[in-house]
Amino acid sequence: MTALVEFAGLGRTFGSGPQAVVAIHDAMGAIEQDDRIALVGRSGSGKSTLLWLVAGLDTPTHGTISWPALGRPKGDPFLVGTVFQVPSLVPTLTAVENVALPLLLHGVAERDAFATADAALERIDLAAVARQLPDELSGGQAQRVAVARVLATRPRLLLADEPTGRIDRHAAREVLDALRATADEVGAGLVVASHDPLVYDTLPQRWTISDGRVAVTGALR
Ligand SMILES: Nc1ncnc2c1ncn2[C@@H]1O[C@H](COP(=O)(O)OP(=O)(O)OP(=O)(O)O)[C@@H](O)[C@H]1O
Repeated sequence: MTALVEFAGLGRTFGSGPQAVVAIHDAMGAIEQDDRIALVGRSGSGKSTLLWLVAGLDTPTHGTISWPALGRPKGDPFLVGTVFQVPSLVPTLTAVENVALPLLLHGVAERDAFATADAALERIDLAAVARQLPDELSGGQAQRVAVARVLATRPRLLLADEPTGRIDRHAAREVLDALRATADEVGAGLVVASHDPLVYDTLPQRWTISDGRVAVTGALR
């Protein structure tokens, strides 16, 4: 299977001189389509930095990273889908408009974009709130709308950064189930960065990160 992402000797240092912070140190790894990885580490251990590098949104200061199956993913939501701790929905748009937005911005015809957005919301059990504004949604619902927005673009790789950080346990489980179902449905690799035990209890593989050093510690599939 062609890897989605491969990296070796990967490093990211912020700043220089005595103030330099080595956020990622000499990391090696690969992510494939059927990977379901919990990226586990304390606050400040380097999880977000690694995700940004893997997404192609940041440039390493050392080593190499490539996307053999993706070309150059930089910011392309059809290649790499992202879900963050805060769902970052446009407050003046309804749930379905938020989900349709990346499609519309990338030239999908309005009718098709809304049909796809409605189907994605339905798939994640959110059809009932499709016409509501973000303010009218619970935290868990808003986060699942962000997952539906990813589902609608059918990316090859799905990256989530602390997606359960601000919601209760029940909602967290629903969000994780939605992320996993989305990855399964579109055939995407999945990496969820978190220090929430629910995340690493739910996903079969584990990468541990400590002071910027990444180790594969969980079961391999
Ligand atoms: N833009 C930046 N400039 C300077 N230092 C940074 C920058 N981004 C991250 N860092 C530093 O790099 C290290 C790793 O940060 P990172 O955000 O990747 O950790 P994290 O594990 O995602 O933490 P959290 O769980 O709190 O989000 C930290 O020491 C952080 O202060």
